[in-house]
Amino acid sequence: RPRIPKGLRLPPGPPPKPIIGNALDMPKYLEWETYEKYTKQYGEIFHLNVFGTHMIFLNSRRMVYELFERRSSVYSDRPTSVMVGDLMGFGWAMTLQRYGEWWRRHRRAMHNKFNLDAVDTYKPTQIKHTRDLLRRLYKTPEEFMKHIRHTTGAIIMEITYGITIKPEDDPYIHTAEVAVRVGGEAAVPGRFMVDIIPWLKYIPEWFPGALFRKQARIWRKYILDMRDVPFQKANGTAPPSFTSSHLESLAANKDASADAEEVIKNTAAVIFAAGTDTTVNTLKTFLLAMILFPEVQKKAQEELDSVLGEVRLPGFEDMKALPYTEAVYKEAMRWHPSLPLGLPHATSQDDVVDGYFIPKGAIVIGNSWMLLREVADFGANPDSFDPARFFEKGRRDPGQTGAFGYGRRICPGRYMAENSLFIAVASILQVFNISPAKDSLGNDVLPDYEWISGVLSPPADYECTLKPRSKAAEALILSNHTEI
Ligand code: HEM
Repeated sequence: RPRIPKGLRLPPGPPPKPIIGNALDMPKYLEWETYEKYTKQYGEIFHLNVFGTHMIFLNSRRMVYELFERRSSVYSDRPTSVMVGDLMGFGWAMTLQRYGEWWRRHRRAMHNKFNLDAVDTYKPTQIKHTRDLLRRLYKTPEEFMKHIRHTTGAIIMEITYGITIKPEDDPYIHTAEVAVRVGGEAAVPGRFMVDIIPWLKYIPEWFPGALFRKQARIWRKYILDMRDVPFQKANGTAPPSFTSSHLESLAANKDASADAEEVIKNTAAVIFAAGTDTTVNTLKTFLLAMILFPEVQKKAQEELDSVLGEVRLPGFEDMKALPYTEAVYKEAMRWHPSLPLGLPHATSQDDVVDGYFIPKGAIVIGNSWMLLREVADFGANPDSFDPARFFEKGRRDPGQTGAFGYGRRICPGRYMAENSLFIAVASILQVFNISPAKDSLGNDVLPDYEWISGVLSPPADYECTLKPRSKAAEALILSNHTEI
């Protein structure tokens, strides 16, 4: 039970708060589950005071709707991060930008090329790389995660910069992956004192205890290179892309502001930063679910066979005829969302909700994991991976219930992301049987799976067996000859 320190109150305003705890009440592992326990105890909104920072948790669809959607002009800021933003140089990333005109310009650049209609342009690229994925999975199935990661990165780099990446040790990907990894690690709340005591950023690097300054300098290079190096390439001879198309419009616009190119450069780089791990993790969750719930796999394959026969691989035009297969990827997003607590929002002014005072600068978090397990919205047995739940009346779409976040900050890459998920899930299921790894005697070894804790929560690594479903499936995999 969280401790409730006596006498601790939020700053002035209408009094009481439901629960008040502090940093010691912040769980380190599977945070969303502990916050669910707090919710049972304290209700749909509660509050922790973490070294003077107010963290507000929203735990019902009513609450996230009321604050993130209806009062979105107040609840769309981001918490500031001295270490990741200022010192490490990740301030260029839209995900971290404060709510305001600068952020809005990035958001517009993104929306322009990633809205529901615009993402159709990317479908041929998604198809091409997904078919290449099938061949890679056929050749070295045990390296399935490496292949999924490569394909996801290849799609993004081609769409964004017109760049073809190498399957092994691509220098751009290496830089970008290091940048994203260290950014994620450094963003864990409480990891660096400088985020709690901001003036520490002024102490020099040689000062005893200022190791974080040196660390930030080393990491900063990766974070800036990730943004700058591929942009220079796309700016030159690479084929048409998000970047080249924006730059062309810019060249034709005589009234463009001096920093317009920077907006394009920043937005291009955030596509990899925000779009890769999220998609890879959802596919990792999907494959795990296929091992654990073989009856779901069978049902999807029956649907795929009835629509495609064994004569062709799926395309986007088949999506309508494949409702169960579509429901499989949606269920992967619901069963364990890639970001169980989304990304934190922050308030840009004081507010009062249900009589509770929420100060300006408070960090506000929606517990998406809980929302996606709500029986009224998704049906019974939330632990069970059951795509059929979406065919019952009154069921919601996970993408509009927290899996992609909330309000004005909702994931701007969601339409393209859903297309990537659909085509990967449909293509893999059509030609492969996914089963547990085998021991030396050939017996199935079910993965003893667990979820990684943190902002991003993929399943921990596991092994699986991928085998072509038939001779015809093998032929389909190999029918696609273009080497990428
Ligand atoms: C399955 C894949 C994906 C998932 C689950 C996902 C999820 C999310 C979530 C939860 C947020 C936080 C929203 C909020 O603050 O309320 C977000 C933000 C964002 N996502 Fe995605 N995302 C995915 C793929 C992508 C892709 C492919 C792109 C790029 C094409 C992308 C670009 C972004 C950006 C730029 C933001 C920051 C938005 C802002 O701060 O205004 N995401 N995403």
